[in-house]
Amino acid sequence: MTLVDINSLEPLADPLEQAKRAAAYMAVDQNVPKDAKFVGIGSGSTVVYAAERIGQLPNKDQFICIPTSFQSKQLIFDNDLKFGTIDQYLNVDITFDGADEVDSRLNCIKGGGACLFQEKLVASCSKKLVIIADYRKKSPRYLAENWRKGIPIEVVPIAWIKVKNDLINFGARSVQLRQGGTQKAGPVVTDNGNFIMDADFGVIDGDIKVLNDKIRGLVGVVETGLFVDMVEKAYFGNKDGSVTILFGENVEETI
Ligand SMILES: O=C(CO)[C@H](O)[C@H](O)COP(=O)(O)O
Repeated sequence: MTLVDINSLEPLADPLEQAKRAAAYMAVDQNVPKDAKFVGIGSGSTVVYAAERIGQLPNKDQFICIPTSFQSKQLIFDNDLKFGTIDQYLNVDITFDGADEVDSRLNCIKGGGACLFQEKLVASCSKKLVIIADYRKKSPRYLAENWRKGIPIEVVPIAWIKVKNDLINFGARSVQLRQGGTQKAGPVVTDNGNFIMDADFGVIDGDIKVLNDKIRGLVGVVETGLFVDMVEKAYFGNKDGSVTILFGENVEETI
């Protein structure tokens, strides 16, 4: 079975979906190692296309896919991929994941879909983390320039008020306990049984590592959605069908 050329695919009706698919397909085509044994599958709407493309790879039965959420476990099953978990396989060759914003140094904010803990766990066990996203996620420079909902933080439920106070003492302008919306009365509960707090620190133009370490050090915090120095490259699908690949600080190429 050979892989269908990206350029010969039927365009999608929605240009945003088209941009996500272009980024995801190109990232998969260019990055899955020929001898891959373990591939991490991130979460979110862009990763749907990555799982789809991975499911089309001629060598897909050669590697095991590791999920980062309930959603991505289903994507692995839906695309007829081999399944394993991070507590079975600790050495992941490569992980593909989405992001809410990526800065010019490849740091990112994740957790818009509340899956940040398992995403960071799998990323931390991966030789390479490749981000796939549409053009809205590419920051002009600093994190939180585009993503204005705050830094997602996973918190043990009983500690949420204590963590909220701590974050405000650290300078957060606002801290929200993420709500389930019309489909769920009360807060979002993560795949790990925790809450998500969204803390707005404004544009992150200071030392992102220091901020991340401070938040992570709080009793009650499980993990943050700040991914610092973890990403190898990022693919952004553009409105015109092209894809911009960010390789390092302000080093990029558009194909
Ligand atoms: O971090 C995430 C989930 O926790 C997602 O990867 C992030 O929110 C991007 O999602 P999408 O591809 O739908 O824009």
